[in-house]
Amino acid sequence: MAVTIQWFPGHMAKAIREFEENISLVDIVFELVDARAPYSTLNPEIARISANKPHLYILTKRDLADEKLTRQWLNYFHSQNSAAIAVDAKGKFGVKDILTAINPLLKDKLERELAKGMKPRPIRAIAVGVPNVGKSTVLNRLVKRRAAQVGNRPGVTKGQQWLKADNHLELLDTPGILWPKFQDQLIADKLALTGAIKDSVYHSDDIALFGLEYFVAHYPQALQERYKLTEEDLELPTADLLLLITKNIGMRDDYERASNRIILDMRSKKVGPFTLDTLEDIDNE
Ligand SMILES: Nc1nc2c(ncn2[C@@H]2O[C@H](COP(=O)(O)OP(=O)(O)OP(=O)(O)O)[C@@H](O)[C@H]2O)c(=O)[nH]1
Repeated sequence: MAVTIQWFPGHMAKAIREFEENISLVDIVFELVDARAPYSTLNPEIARISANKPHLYILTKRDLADEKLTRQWLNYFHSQNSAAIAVDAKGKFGVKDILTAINPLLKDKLERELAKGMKPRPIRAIAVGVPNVGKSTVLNRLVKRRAAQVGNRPGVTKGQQWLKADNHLELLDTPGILWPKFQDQLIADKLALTGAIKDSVYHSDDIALFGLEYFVAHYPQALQERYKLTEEDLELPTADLLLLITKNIGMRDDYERASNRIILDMRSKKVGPFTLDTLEDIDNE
C-alpha cells in the first residue's frame, strides 16, 4: 500500500530528550498504548531509555478493541514482568485501579525506604505514549479535573507539568512521542487507521483500503453488516469493494469522502471492535 508517512515534529524529538532527563525522577513509567494496536503504538525509544524502570502498560480504548486480543496482550505484558491494565479511559476507572496494578512492582522498594527510616511518600510516575492514545483523558481522570488539554487530534499535549493524583500518586505529564519507525509501512498504516498520525499526512483512500482489507480478513461479518455486503462482495479486489461501499452509502463516486467515512466508522466502532496487532507481530520483528 503506497502510503508515505513522514511525521516526526520537532517537539517529539524534544519529548524524547525530556523523557531522558526526567526518567531519574520517577519510580515507574506508565506507557500508554492503544488497545487496538498495542505493539505498533509501543515506542522503542521509551523501552531503551527506561529499560531499568518498572513499567505499567495502560492499554487505552479497550472499549474499541477486540476483547479476546486485549486479554492476550495483557498476558503478554504480564509475562514481561510488567504491570498492565486495559481501560476505557472515558469510562469507569481511577487511581485505585492503577495503584492495585503497580503495587506488586513497587512494594519492595517502598518498604525498603520505610525500613531505612525514610518518610512515606507518593509513588512518582511519568506517563508517555504516542499522540492521540488518550494521555490527557487518562491523566484528567486520575487527577479528577481538566488538568491537561484533551483533543481528538494528535499533537495536542505540548506543555509539561506535575499532576497530583492523590496522596499516593504523582504524575509527570509529557507530550506524546510517536513511534519513529516510519520505514515500516504496516505500522504506519496501523497508526493512521487508529488515529495516532495526523490525517493530513496520508491519503484517506489508502488507509480506508488498508482497513477494509483487514476487516475482510479478520472481521468479515461486521463489515458485511455495516455496509450491507454479501459474502461474495468480500471476495472483490479491495479497490472494487471500496467502490461498492461508496455506492451503498450513497456517496456516488466520491471515493475520498467515502474513505473518510469508512475510517471514521472504524475508529468509532461503528463497524465493530477491532485490534490490528496480534502476538505474532512480535515474533515477526
Ligand atoms: N472510546 C475511547 N476514546 C478514548 C479513550 N481514551 C481517549 N479517548 C479519545 O481519544 C481522543 C484522544 O484523547 P487524548 O486524551 O486527547 O489523547 P492524547 O494522548 O492526550 O493526545 P495528544 O495530545 O495528541 O498526545 C479523544 O477524542 C478522547 O476522547 C478510551 O479509552 N476510549
